Amino acid sequence: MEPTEGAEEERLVRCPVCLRELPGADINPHLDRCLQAGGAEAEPPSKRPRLAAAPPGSQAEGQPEEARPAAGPPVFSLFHKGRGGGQSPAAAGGRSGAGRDEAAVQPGHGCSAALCGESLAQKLEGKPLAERLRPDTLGDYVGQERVLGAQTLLRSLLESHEIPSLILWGPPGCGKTTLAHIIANSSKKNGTRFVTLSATSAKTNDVRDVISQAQNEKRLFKRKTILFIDEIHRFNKSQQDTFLPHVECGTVTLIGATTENPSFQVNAALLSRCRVIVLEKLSVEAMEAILMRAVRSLGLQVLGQGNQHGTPATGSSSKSSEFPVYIEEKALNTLAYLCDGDARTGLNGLQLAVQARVAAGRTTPLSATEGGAADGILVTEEHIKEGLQRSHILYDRAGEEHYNCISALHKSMRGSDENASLYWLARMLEGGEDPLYVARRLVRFASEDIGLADPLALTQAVAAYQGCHFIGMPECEVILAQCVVYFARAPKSIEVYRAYGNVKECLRMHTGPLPPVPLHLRNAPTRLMKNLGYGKGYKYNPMYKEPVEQDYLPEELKGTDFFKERKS
Ligand SMILES: Nc1ncnc2c1ncn2[C@@H]1O[C@H](COP(=O)(O)OP(=O)(O)OP(=O)(O)O)[C@@H](O)[C@H]1O
Repeated sequence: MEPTEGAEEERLVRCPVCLRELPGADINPHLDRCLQAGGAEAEPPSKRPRLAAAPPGSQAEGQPEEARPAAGPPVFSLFHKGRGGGQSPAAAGGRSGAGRDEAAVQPGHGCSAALCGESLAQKLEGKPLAERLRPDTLGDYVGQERVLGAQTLLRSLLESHEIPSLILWGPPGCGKTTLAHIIANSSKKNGTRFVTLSATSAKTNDVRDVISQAQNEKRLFKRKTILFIDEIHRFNKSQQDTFLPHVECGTVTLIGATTENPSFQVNAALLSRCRVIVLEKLSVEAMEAILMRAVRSLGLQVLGQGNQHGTPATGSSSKSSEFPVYIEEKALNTLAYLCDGDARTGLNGLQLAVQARVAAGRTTPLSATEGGAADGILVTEEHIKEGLQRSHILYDRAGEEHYNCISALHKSMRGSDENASLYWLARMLEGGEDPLYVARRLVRFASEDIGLADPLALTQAVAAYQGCHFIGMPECEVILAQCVVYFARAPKSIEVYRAYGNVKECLRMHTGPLPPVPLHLRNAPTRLMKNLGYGKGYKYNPMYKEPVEQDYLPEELKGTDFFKERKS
């Protein structure tokens, strides 16, 4: 018997995209919505927004109800714009590819802040500036010419929407997530889905869900899926293995971002199926261009060296701002230099400095504020430096400050000063230091300074390293803090470290051929070796009840005590 129309509508049907079961009557509209949502509608994860409080939802990991599988994995998509329903740059009359220095700025999500006529205070609140200014198109993507310049293979692949599986490797804030965001925007044009997983929070099941959706999309709608995995090095081997065959057979195109050397952190098999793109830290010039774009979007006016206060060098003032806000050109140059190629640090530093000056201008009569004048607010180089220091980001990860701080941490632990140890640790981590670098130094400290006074210290350090590797910043900071305090409080012994140094010294000072291994200590696996006297006279200690008299050092070093020797 034919089912009645009503019965057909009541029957539960499984959505091939999100795998939810719905009444037959609802499936078609649901499927449309599900496909439009591309599995989700959130934005790329905002990274370490240490300066401005991230607004609710900026760390968007949810999915719209429609597209969420029952388990609710932390999956989100770059396929759709932010929740504000902002226009794409193209729709808003966006820039040409060459227009990196144009005055009209389109923040990454929605219309240009300047064009929207927001006040400066509004522009500074909420989402961190770095997130608002995340470029949507290659035209706004600054620097990285070596891999993305005209004529490069990657550029032509991206322009022809031929996206290969990629691993984007580069230091923090150099534009890995941004490049993925741009690829997401461009792949939207040819109907490709773009799904993001964060390796810090996604589980193996989440990967499986994404793969199963991708298989359905491919089978039913011939639709491709690009899977972006941020911080891919945090996925363990079995998680990486989960998507390996699917990358291989083309169910998903993988884009992984990592700050760690992929040769060590990404499965060799997976790596061999991906193109590794090495992004460099942004040059000072590139940083200046990014900062200038931010200055324009905020409607600040730049004061050149020779300018009088009140004569803008570039930029257009924010129409609805209460006071014109000026920034010294020198301040921008200094910021571009100090942020060490990390655009997020630079943009957040600018945001904080301007925010602080505007707040001071609101509460204090302008003529009385330092750097303020009757006709506006001035942001100077000093304010920028203050801003960087206040947010603990004045820290040159590659330069002297990096070595100074790690040395201060090492010495504080050695001196058993737990407060100083914690302080130097926090200075580094808040400055953006790689937690694994600190963890590696702790492993070294465990043996060099604590040694056999507390052999558990080494276990603690290795566990801390692994813990940091598993969960990353910011959650891993407390792991390092625990380890650092343990080490500061631990008894210290350099006995082994010193003795080993003495042995190395002895080897270095030796002249002539090194003494042979005594025959009785040699292994004798063959008859010939036995005949040559190998192993002859060796006393196997477990066979003796009493202490065994036997020499283990070469003849000429007989009686040497490296533990008593002192290095000169
Ligand atoms: N090449 C670039 N051109 C323009 N803006 C950039 C560029 N790189 C980074 N930015 C800006 O810096 C912000 C942070 O960059 P992004 O999130 O891409 O860094 P990342 O390399 O993924 O860093 P991390 O490893 O810390 O996640 C972006 O939101 C964007 O505003």
